[in-house]
Amino acid sequence: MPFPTVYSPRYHPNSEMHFIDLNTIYHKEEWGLTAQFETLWHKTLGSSLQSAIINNPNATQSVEMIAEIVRNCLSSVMHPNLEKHYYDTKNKKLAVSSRVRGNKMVGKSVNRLNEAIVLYNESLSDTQANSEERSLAYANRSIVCLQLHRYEECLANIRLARESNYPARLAEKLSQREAVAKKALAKAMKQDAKRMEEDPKEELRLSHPGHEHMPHVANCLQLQQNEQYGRHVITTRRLKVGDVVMLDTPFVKTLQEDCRYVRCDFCHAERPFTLIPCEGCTWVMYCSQECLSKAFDQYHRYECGVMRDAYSVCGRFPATALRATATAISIFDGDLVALQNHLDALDESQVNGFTMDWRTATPKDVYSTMHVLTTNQERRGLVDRTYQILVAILLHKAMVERTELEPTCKASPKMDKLLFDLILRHAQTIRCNHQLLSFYEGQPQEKVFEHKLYGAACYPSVSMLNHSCASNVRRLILPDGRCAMIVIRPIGKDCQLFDSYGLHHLVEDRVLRQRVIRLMFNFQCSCEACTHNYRTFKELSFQYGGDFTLISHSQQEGIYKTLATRNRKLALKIMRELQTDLNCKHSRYPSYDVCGKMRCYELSLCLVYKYVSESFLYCRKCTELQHLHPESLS
Ligand SMILES: C[S@@+](CC[C@H](N)C(=O)[O-])C[C@H]1O[C@@H](n2cnc3c(N)ncnc32)[C@H](O)[C@@H]1O
Repeated sequence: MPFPTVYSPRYHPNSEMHFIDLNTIYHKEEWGLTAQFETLWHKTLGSSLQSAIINNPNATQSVEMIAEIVRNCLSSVMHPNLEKHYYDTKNKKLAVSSRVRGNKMVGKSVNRLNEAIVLYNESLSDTQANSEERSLAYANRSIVCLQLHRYEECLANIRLARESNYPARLAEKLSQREAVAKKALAKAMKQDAKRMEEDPKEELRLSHPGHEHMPHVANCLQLQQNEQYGRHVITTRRLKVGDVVMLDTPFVKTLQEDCRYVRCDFCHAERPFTLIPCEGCTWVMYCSQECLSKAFDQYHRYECGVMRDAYSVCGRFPATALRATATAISIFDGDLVALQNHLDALDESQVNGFTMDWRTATPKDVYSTMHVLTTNQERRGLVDRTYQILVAILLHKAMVERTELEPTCKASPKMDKLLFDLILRHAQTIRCNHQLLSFYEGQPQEKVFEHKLYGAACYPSVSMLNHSCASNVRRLILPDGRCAMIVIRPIGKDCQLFDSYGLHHLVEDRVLRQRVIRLMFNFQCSCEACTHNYRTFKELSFQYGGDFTLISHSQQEGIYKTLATRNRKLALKIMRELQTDLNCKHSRYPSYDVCGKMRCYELSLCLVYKYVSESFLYCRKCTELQHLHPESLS
């Protein structure tokens, strides 16, 4: 029986633990910076650092000293990959080649229309504004939209093609297609209105009143601090399964590489049929001019031309760190001196997102809460710290050379250092405070449930929650990008809320969990599941005989089968029933019955509130649809 995984890190137990950077666990890099780092370490870096430490034991904590040694080793041994693909610029040849490959997917015998869309988007990202290549890619995308019965998007693409200087010699074809699409749209509108009535959307709200000064957090939550957990969140009242206690907005979010041609890089909405490219780089696409402008104003002007290499060379966390840095700089209108003054005046120990008044907070105040997230710097080993410094060196170099920050950084060593320090800081904070964004993918016929990753984000308030492998809250990323915290096991008064950092006793065994947690989040997990060595779900199901009276395999399968229909109304009903059941039976945790129901409950939550991908629908349609009027593609 397929159970949804929260997400399982790809982990290689045989690898040398202290040498695997998280990128090798979470992100397959195209050019393998971690592998290059390992080579560099064995060739020169490791021995150079060792001799520096012998001469000066404080060197392990000195960012400047490590950075200097890394820079020396880089120039003498390794040509950094980040320089290999210098400058991310539009390429007409690539634009034509992607479009031609797209055309090959549209033939009657091939019929891989979703792949054609992705290839046309790839082509668009390589085109210049008002070029023939751009107009042809839009026009070809309009043909596929028509074949998929997406008439509005077909018309949008026709408009975009015209706005991009569509060649006059082909104008007649476009007008004919427009007429067909308009007629079909009018007919389809009536049916759509009917369909919308059938699909009620549940709006998620806090289950308790929010704090007056912090409306996105239930007023029973408080931030506390102690030696064992650092900052952590407790509840001043008993919470029950189903309570929604936080609805947090991300400070920063990035889109996963393989979603670039399917989702808007700003709002993350799935809009493959109408994406438009950034005019400066080939890496990001947007669902509208509005998102494009907002992204540019809020961060992209300081990352355009850098993001591609940041992501594909360094991985998703460094790319998110780059964006966090760019966002901080944008908040200060590109004025690094003002940013430096703000940080100089900041008493970090006094910044508290739980006492700040979010109703009146300025973007600068919000940045302060991001700035003070834990870096775990002093807990990291030398190899890890050095790797983060290598990442910061590469990103800093690219940011200085490829963005408008160059004159300021070249003129002022102090501002240059500020930029480096910010990148390094965010590289560290993002790694231990990130949330992976996933949408829910379900294939009713195959009964496959999967949480597919589409990005990473960092949420200031959610980042105050600590981890347990038997967590009592679950985060749910909503379609608008907010993160909801929902109680999945009852929590007593004055007890701590524990999130799962993607590692749960029902999915991974203790050895694996503890190794990854130490590596990734720099602490030794001593949660109830680790202390009592709770079983994985697989182990529980082998011995469920004892609990047979509570719930049978077939009952659970029944819930699963019902949920597999992706019917929201039904999922809502099941969700409420499971909620009641879990609130009654929680003392039996971790029995097979309670754990099984908890997994079903989490799945029902996803179906009711979470992002459910449309892509499977149009993928299926591609194979089912008859071509209307196979047109010749340009
Ligand atoms: C997202 S932050 C949580 C808030 C953090 N305690 C703080 O003071 O900012 C993640 C970091 O908190 C610490 N942490 C999280 N869960 C923990 C636990 N169960 N025990 C000890 N430390 C934990 C680790 O340093 C981890 O990298």
